[in-house]
Amino acid sequence: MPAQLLEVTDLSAGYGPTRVLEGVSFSVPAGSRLAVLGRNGMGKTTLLATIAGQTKRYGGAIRMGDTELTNLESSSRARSGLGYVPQARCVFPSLTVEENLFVGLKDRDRSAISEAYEMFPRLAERRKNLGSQLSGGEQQMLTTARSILGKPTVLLLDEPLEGLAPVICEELMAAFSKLASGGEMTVVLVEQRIQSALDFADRAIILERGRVAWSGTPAELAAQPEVVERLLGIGGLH
Ligand SMILES: Nc1ncnc2c1ncn2[C@@H]1O[C@H](COP(=O)(O)OP(=O)(O)OP(=O)(O)O)[C@@H](O)[C@H]1O
Repeated sequence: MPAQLLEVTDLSAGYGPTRVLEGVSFSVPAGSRLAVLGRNGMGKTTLLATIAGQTKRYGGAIRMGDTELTNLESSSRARSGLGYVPQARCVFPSLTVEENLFVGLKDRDRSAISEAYEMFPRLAERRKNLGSQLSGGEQQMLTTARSILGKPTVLLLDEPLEGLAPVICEELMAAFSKLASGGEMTVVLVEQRIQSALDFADRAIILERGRVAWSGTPAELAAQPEVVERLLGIGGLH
């Protein structure tokens, strides 16, 4: 399946009575990469969780290609081709790396596991290790690889670099870029490491208190240091 367009229209959502997102609209063309930026607590995780169907939606619509996701359960969204790698790394600690990967295969043949090892050779080296024996970076690779084995056409990544050493971040970002460059996947990346996210993305949106406060290309953002300072709280980009 080729990558699909992701379109979010006037989305409002939150948790129980707490509204977090208000009137969020953006679209990510098929095969492109969007960075979602913003200071802590501005609604980035809530946005991805809402697209994945895991929060309370008050209004608005979410469409992936020709599929209207808005009223689907999260499991149906996943079956429709939506991959979601949440912030918490979900590794089964008592299963080996390979067994963890089997979980991601859905109805694909076991030989497809080689795709995960190709993308993350480190996982091949650790294939017999238990999930509990992996480093943070290896856990992130495993969680991501498991999601990718399901062949998502739209992939949501929530802070994959959190807590990882710079060298592992580079390795992961290179793997994400490789994945996205094949044109088989549309990627939405939430990341606090702003420069890494902008190096990866074609476009970015910045959330402020649950609304889209800015959108544009990484080059446009780099040319607006006052926006960077006001919405991201850093002195500038390089
Ligand atoms: N389960 C929840 N129940 C109620 N409120 C929540 C819940 N999760 C998050 N919130 C609130 O929603 C708001 C947005 O949080 P969210 O995690 O989406 O922000 P974020 O931009 O991803 O932040 P960070 O960069 O710190 O991860 C915050 O005010 C947070 O306190």
